[in-house]
Amino acid sequence: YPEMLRGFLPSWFAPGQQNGDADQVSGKGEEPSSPEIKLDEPDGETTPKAKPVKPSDEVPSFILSDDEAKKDESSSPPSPPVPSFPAANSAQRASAMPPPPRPTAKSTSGLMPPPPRPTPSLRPNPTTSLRIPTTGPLPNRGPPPNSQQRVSSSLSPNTTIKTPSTRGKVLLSPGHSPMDWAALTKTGNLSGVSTFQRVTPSHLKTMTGRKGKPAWSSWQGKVYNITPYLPFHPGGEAELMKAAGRDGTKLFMDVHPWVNWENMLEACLVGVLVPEDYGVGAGGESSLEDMD
Ligand code: HEM
Repeated sequence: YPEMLRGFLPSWFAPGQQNGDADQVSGKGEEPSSPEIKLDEPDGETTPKAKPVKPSDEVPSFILSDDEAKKDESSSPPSPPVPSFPAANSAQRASAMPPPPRPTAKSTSGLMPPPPRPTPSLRPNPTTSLRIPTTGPLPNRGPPPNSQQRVSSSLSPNTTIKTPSTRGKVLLSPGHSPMDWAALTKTGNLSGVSTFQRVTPSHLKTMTGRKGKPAWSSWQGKVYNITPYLPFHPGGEAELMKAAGRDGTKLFMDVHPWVNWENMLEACLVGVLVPEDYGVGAGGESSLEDMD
């Protein structure tokens, strides 16, 4: 302090003790108001950095806390009295010992409690993923006995039960699977006629599957007897009956153009579709053999 200020300071005030700690810790004397530097070297160097003797003696102060001790070591120049790393009272050195109770108490009191353990009810139920549920309706069982569907249902046991399939498939009665149909078609002629027929549109219209007549349907100029296939049709008899007595090409193609009609109903081929006036002079509708 300048001389003029010294008079204002109390008599017990020693200039070297006021900022002594700060200067000693930094060791660089960056504080411009350090009284020690100015008093000790009034005419000397302008840079007080060349006074490391006293600070270096007092740097290894072991009364500092852990963090302060580390900071102190890193900032001070290497000197023999610097304690070895880690400090004797540092947490790293103490890590070899059993953990002190203080951090444990802190962690339990300051942090959120751990999430509750998952209860058995929260576990994914294997029956809901891939397995067929052991309860509830199975595809072949229909609705449960006390279900509203069963109560309100007026279907008789012999009626085809429609499933809520988005594709409109129905449950086929036993013995009417696609495999059963394939086996049946190999047994022989399912057309219901002994010879190939020339079928006029008016004749086709009468073959509706009602009033004791078989159901015929035409596909790309050929006429098929679809009656034997009705219980085998995955889309249901009612759907297939829409094509009875008429050309079923459009209906068929709208639903499943990938299905091979010709292959599946080959054994049901009745004949070919002919114009209405075909063979009028020869006596109208007749079998192909009659035309020869
Ligand atoms: C007469 C020749 C027909 C044959 C051979 C036939 C055959 C089939 C076959 C094999 C399936 C199962 C398809 C699959 O699993 O992918 C099926 C399903 C179905 N068929 Fe037909 N069908 C015929 C005519 C029709 C007609 C005329 C209709 C409609 C008027 C129709 C409506 C359906 C429906 C709604 C399904 C269930 C949905 C679907 O499988 O895409 N079928 N049919």
